[in-house]
Amino acid sequence: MLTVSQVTKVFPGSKGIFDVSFTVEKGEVFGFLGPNGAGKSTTIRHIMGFMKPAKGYVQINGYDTWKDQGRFQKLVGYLPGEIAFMEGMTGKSFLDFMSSLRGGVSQERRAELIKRLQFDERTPIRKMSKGMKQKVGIVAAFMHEPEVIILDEPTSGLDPLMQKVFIELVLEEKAKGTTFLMSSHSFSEIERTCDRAAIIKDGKIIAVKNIHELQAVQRKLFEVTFENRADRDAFLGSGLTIDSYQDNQVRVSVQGDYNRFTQEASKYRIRSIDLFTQNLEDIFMDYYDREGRD
Ligand SMILES: Nc1ncnc2c1ncn2[C@@H]1O[C@H](COP(=O)(O)OP(=O)(O)OP(=O)(O)O)[C@@H](O)[C@H]1O
Repeated sequence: MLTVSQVTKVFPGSKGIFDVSFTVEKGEVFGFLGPNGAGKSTTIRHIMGFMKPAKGYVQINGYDTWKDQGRFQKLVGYLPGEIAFMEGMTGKSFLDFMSSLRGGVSQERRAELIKRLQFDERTPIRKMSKGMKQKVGIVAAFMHEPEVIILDEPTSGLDPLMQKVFIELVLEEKAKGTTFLMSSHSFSEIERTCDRAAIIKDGKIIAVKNIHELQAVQRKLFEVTFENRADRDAFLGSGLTIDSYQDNQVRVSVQGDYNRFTQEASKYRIRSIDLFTQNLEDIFMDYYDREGRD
């Protein structure tokens, strides 16, 4: 459905994207992860045909997105990282404008999306908060029921309740066979929706992974507080990977094998357990290390 092949764009200062290649199958939700400045938006602009690649190409449903501009737009819904709204528009006039570009959309679908995302489309866009503008952009990307939806950091600015509504929308569309590509800084957002994810750093794809494989390498840090020092000492000798300890508290690093941790922990009297999840940056670094070793 979507093929990105060796796309390269070099900006001054040796920044840019280099030989970016991946494919997204029909009905797949594909995550595009990377830190600030990694090249996510640049790749997405090439996918949308807004930038001419110095090398390589992008195809959506067989159309070359640079050469066949205009011919694939109806197939695609797009949420840019930052939406440029025209002066003086309300949410309604923007969505009317976007509907006309799409050749008309179902008014019921549009109204349903606005209701679920909970905003007043009559509000002038210049008076809207970042989150409200983001909601208008999401409606514009979804309302014409496109086959492919491309979203550049879709949940930035959305509160947790609206993030949940957004994830539900994605999963519903996925069930209907819609193909998604979405960029994010947030591993947790990607893991709730995506089948596979590419990780980009310094303009290069460093890994394309099944999301379950990423979850398996994601380390969890369990902070266990024991009732007494003797239990703590016995637990320290259990052979688990101890990150640190202090007083009656031990931090254990667990990667994948939760059974072993729970079996060991169940032998002692525990006052409390807190959980810290390894952040995305650390997972990236793990990948670097692993790829280096392989
Ligand atoms: N038009 C441009 N001219 C020059 N440099 C650019 C241009 N667009 C992007 N860059 C540079 O290319 C690199 C990749 O930028 P890009 O916006 O694609 O990153 P990103 O992964 O989307 O980051 P963020 O998460 O911060 O949005 C950055 O170093 C950026 O400064």
